Amino acid sequence: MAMAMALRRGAERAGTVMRAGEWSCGGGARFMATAVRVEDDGSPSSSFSSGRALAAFSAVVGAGALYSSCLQTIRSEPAAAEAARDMPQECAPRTALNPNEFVKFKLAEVRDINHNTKVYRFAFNPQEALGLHVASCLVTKAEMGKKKDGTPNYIIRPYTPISPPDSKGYFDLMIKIYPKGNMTQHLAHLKPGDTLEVKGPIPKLAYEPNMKKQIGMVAGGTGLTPMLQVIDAIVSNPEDNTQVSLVYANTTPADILLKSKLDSLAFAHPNFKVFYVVSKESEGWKGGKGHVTKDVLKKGLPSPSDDTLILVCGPPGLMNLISGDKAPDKSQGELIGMLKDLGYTPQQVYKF
Ligand SMILES: Cc1cc2nc3c(=O)[nH]c(=O)nc-3n(C[C@H](O)[C@H](O)[C@H](O)COP(=O)(O)OP(=O)(O)OC[C@H]3O[C@@H](n4cnc5c(N)ncnc54)[C@H](O)[C@@H]3O)c2cc1C
Repeated sequence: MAMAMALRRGAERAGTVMRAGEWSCGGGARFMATAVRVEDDGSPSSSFSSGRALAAFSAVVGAGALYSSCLQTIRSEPAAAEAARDMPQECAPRTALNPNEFVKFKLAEVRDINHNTKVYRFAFNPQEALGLHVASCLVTKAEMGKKKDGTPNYIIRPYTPISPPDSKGYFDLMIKIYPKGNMTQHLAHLKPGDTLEVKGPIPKLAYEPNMKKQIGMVAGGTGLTPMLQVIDAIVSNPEDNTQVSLVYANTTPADILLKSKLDSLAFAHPNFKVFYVVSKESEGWKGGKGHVTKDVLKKGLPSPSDDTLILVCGPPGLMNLISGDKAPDKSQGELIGMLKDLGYTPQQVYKF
């Protein structure tokens, strides 16, 4: 239903020239790439021409085809169902996730998103719901060698699903692989059919439709994942009138994750805007350049107000600059940095 509305809106706009926001839909030529092929081809275009290119392309192939090819990260539910059929009964609880104990999920599929990031699709009984509320993450566990006393040494890391919270039979994690990362190297070597122990959900922001008139977001790299949960919840609900704007910071255009999905959402939903900033631009890049500054935030975020909430997620360097990181006990910690300087109050900022 929500998808149908988005498709209709996309189709309605397909024959028109898109309104060009200052950075909205900050354009790369990868605009037309599917979400699973987001490598930079070195010839990005302006936001304005990206909008026109999409309109023209939509007119040719039909907005539905375009939307579905851009929006979906992985669309092979049969693969998930097939993997789920092989799962032992103890891996298929009534809701797939269990907040109290780790459950083994079978890896159904892995797709490359860019040069260092993959989407991992895990399967569960297609009759079951995942049991996730927006916005939540889950924790993963893997054995990493043995302790001196011979007992297993476990590593535990949180990740944020990017699949719809009500998707039956599968969930997707988008994960950046670090060459020396303990968990991510473990994940990098997983093959379809292998299992991963997962516990959750771990509730973060309890999102309610229309809880705020405006939601601003500042994300760096894989800090996009919790933002996607909230963005998807808003744009898939026709009753939700929240205005959302995302300032998305990355090192290079090639590092931007799911750009074609973000651009498609911004195209189809006037209440969602995305502003890209890269610290190392490639030739022809027409989006934001340099680091996130107060000027960038002033342009990309709603002004401080009781009707406004700003969500922040990213690597510690970004968090420190924008809002201050969370406290060691994982509470919100003190609000410092640019958001404080710009007049936002602690109640108007949420750190994932
Ligand atoms: C609530 C929450 C949700 C998260 N959701 C996601 C998600 O959806 N997708 C995702 O990819 N990650 C997510 N993360 C980060 C994730 O939990 C891990 O920290 C990350 O995958 C690295 O784990 P690792 O064991 O591979 O690296 P570690 O073994 O912890 O680190 C080893 C080395 O890897 C490198 N490294 C690790 N993390 C970083 C970093 N952030 N920046 C630069 N270098 C680093 C460093 O060289 C480091 O010394 C989330 C974190 C939190 C707190």
